[in-house]
Amino acid sequence: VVGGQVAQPNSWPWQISLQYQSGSSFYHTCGGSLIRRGWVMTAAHCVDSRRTWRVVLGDHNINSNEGREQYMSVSSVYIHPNWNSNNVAGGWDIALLRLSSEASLNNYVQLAALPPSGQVLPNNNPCYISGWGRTQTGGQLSAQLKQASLPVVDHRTCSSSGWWGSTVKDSMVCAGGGSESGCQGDSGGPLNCSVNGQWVVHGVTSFVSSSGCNAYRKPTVFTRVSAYNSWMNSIMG
Ligand SMILES: C[C@H](NC(=O)[C@H](CCCC[NH3+])NC(=O)C(F)(F)F)C(=O)Nc1ccc(C(F)(F)F)cc1
Repeated sequence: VVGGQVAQPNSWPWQISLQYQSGSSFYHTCGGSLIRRGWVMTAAHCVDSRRTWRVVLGDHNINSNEGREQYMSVSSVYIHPNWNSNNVAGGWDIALLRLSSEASLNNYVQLAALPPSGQVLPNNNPCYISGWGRTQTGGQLSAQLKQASLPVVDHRTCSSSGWWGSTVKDSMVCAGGGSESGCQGDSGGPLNCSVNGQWVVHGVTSFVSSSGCNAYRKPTVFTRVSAYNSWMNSIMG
């Protein structure tokens, strides 16, 4: 997250850290959202390599053990069948992770609320991105969970010339476009949007401009969760 601030610990209690094993250690690579006690929603581009994954729930500082974390292994990975790893602009950047055991819900670990099928938010709807991603283009990951206010940029604006043009599809949500943005390492995490006074996860962090995370008029682009309700229900039952 470029800009914004360090989040109040556990104020986004559905945010997870997706980590891969290398040697005897695990490393943060992406975010995700806990959507059922045994299921995490993330980006397909996060898991389209064959690795040993783990999911950390209830985390704030990913480099220290604060005692609220739950460490879960991943028993299976379901990548959307239409995902093409050579074409993030094609969309379909969504995946589900089956956890090997069910999360314990508490003050630090809660389920995300998902939008109803087809819901599209209006321009400037208040949303926050959260994640441990780079804090500047080409910078380092954040040790502590960060958040930044990224209001929705509607499709008409986001797909216009000078913005993303035809790179963004209707199955995506744009947000931000100013000095604050997502950045590498935030992928897969939630776009937390305020709808009727409730936080709803409307997006899965997908991509930013290859010329810089907070490039002018290149809002952070998210997979639109409300376009995938039926696919997710077909997998999770
Ligand atoms: C550096 C930048 N990385 C990203 O945007 C990666 C996703 C990369 C997926 C493809 N391997 N995502 C992020 O950095 C995220 F955290 F913001 F989500 C990038 O590659 N952006 C990008 C690439 C292609 C296209 C386009 F499809 F238009 F060609 C648009 C943006």
